[in-house]
Amino acid sequence: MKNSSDTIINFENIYVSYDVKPILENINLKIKEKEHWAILGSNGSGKSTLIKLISNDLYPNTKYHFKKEIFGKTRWSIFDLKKNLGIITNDLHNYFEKQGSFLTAYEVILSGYFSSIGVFKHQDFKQEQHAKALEVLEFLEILDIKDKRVGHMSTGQLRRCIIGRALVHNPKAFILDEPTVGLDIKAQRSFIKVIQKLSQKASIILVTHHIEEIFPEVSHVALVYNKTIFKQGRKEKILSSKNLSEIFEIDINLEEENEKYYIKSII
Ligand SMILES: Nc1ncnc2c1ncn2[C@@H]1O[C@H](COP(=O)(O)OP(=O)(O)OP(=O)(O)O)[C@@H](O)[C@H]1O
Repeated sequence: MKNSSDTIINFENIYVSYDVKPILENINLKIKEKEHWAILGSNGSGKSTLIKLISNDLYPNTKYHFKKEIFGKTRWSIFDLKKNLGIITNDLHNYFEKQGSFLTAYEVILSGYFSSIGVFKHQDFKQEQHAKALEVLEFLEILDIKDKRVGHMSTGQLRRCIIGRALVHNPKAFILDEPTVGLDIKAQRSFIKVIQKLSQKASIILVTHHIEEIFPEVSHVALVYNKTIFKQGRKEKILSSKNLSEIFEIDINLEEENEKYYIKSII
């Protein structure tokens, strides 16, 4: 399905509530193709809710006049949306851990073609789909674990497989919700390197509360605070000690070196 828009996300004046409890208010967000974004916010600020809004798991409050376009379209079938937008959440990771522990890395990746948990006899995979699955394993540097079962994988290995499952469709963008949860420092570093590599193929929208995960290719940042997008724009403008102190409600001294940001001290 083609569209002429170069905009991935175009949200205007969106409000979201759980029952009557308002969670997001007046959300305005515009993300264009070829941009890479980090979405930062403290626990409970509404980041996951924002992702559910993007993935169509939640809908805007119709009491307000709003605009909600993804790749220039207001309506998507879930299957078509997933082909264009790889959405990687920890819910999916946990689901595979519980329901798909017997699957091999290769099968997890191949399952992306049918959006299923696992591969089944009735599913007919074409030769080029098998070839693509191998290409994806190689790209994500996990070809060596092709036959390893989910139950025996490390957290980082399974998470790469889940990215691979989305990558078979060559999506235009990836949304990664706190993708380094549960990884040790070395695994976190190597995982961010894979995301950096992925940013050559697709736009990345990285949701995190770890400032040091904002890799140099990230061009824009949105700060979620107080149920809304408190600030958004070019990374250099948004990432400041003042802004971060405000959203994390603690005095942060932010430093930048070689396009990498880190917290020098917290007062
Ligand atoms: N199913 C739900 N029903 C009611 N309230 C919810 C539900 N899910 C989330 N919330 C509330 O919505 C708010 C935003 O939650 P959300 O999970 O989007 O935050 P977050 O920024 O992703 O947090 P974290 O960094 O801890 O994952 C929180 O106050 C949370 O308690």
